[in-house]
Amino acid sequence: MRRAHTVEEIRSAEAALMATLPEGALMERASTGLAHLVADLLGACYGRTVRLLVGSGDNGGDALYAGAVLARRGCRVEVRALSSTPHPAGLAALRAAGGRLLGADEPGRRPDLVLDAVVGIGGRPGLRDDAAAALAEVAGVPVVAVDVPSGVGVDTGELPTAAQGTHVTADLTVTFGTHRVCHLVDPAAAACGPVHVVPLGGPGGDLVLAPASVTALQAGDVARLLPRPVGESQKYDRGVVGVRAGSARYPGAGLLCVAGAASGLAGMVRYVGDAEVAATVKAQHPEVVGDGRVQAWAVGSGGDEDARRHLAEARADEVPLVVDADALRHVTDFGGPLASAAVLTPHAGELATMLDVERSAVEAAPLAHVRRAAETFGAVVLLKGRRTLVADRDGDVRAVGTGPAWLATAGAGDVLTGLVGALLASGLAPYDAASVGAWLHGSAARLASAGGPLVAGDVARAIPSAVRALPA
Ligand SMILES: NC(=O)C1=CN([C@@H]2O[C@H](COP(=O)(O)OP(=O)(O)OC[C@H]3O[C@@H](n4cnc5c(N)ncnc54)[C@H](OP(=O)(O)O)[C@@H]3O)[C@@H](O)[C@H]2O)[C@@H](O)CC1
Ligand SMILES: [K+]
Repeated sequence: MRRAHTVEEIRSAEAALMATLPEGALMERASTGLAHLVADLLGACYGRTVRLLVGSGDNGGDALYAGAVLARRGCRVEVRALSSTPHPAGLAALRAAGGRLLGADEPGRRPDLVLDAVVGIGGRPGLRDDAAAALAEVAGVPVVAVDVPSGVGVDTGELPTAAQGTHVTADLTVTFGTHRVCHLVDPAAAACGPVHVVPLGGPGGDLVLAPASVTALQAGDVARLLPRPVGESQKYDRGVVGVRAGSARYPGAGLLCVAGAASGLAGMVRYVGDAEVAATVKAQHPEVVGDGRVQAWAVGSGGDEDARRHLAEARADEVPLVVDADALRHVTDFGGPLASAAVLTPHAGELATMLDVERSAVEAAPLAHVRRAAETFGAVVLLKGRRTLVADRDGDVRAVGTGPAWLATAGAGDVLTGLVGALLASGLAPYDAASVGAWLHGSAARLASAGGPLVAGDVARAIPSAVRALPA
């Protein structure tokens, strides 16, 4: 599991570890790890120029000490200081190693790499004008963000507003000890590039962190959570998933929801809905049967005007539900909770309607909105996006970024709904079913895409391969 902690949690864990170590030991570990990664990126240090953008805090200190290591290895290291008092000990170390501070009007040499150390976890959103200008000077040069891209909301995963200013967009982010929320949550995560964590633990102790409320499943977690049949399993033990989706107007959505449900992760699939859709389901999926007892329902994809009735009928069975598309408009129609266990799967526009806010507000602050929705509707909410977020009712959130950009294709969400329904039927709790489903859906899409375009049916067909590719 990848874990992301808040600034407060990180500061408290760092303070506890720092109390057991000699002064400066943590910054030394952080900056040495940073310097080694930068040296690897540069390939060779001799003849290379690195520009440090350095603010007033310890984030700047990390870059100055790392700059000293790089200068000793032969790099030309130049500093654009954005404070009159950059970390004094770090600056002294850099100078002693041969690095130098640029004068205010001195352009410096065009660098091969920029280290963004304007602000780290002590930063407020947005860059001040001097920092924005220092960044503009080196436009086009690869940027390594120290800890976080300066200017992003570290705990919110949000970008600064226009009034707050701009932010750094990094090619790589090097952080320390644990992930920050902005590393896992869009839109800020998109500004981080790949994130590398330098361990802070070592002789003298480890960083002891609180349980994280924002996490990201890894392949090993999915393998551990996924229910697998054992020798004596019967099809009914493995769970029966029912699909109430599709309509005369949107037959394809019903078919794709069935395709996701019929990927083999539950023991049986039932379809209930429009007669013509049912006939096509029968032709395409001869293993799918009609109405009867189920352990979970997948409802709403392409349901059109039938969605409310489908949701009412599914709800009456008092089994876990996954609710999508047209049925999302009706989740509060019945008074009281929707089901003992429910997963709602909106995209940003649908979530905006459910919460009565603008779509742009959801896109700017997906973490805040998905948490609010989970609390408001008393359900697990899966907000689809480039990086899908799954929120539990208690505020825990799992981010899922396994899908390729090609996954933004019609019908992919219908497949996901069926897949989550199958996982609910197989016995997973809603938070696990939604996040494991989103992870497998993204992984299946990556396999199906192999770098090229794909359609939703390809994703459903690749789900078994995604399961086979999990570690044993
Ligand atoms: N502690 C440890 O053990 C370890 C810490 N480590 C490192 O320390 C970093 C945290 O350092 P930090 O606490 O000094 O805060 P940091 O982010 O450098 O700057 C805060 C200062 O910047 C300013 N400022 C704020 N917003 C601004 C803005 N938008 N634009 C411009 N300026 C702005 C503000 O000052 P002000 O302008 O208000 O006077 C504020 O005081 C952390 O990210 C990691 O890299 C690692 O070495 C591992 C061990
Ligand atoms: K930074």
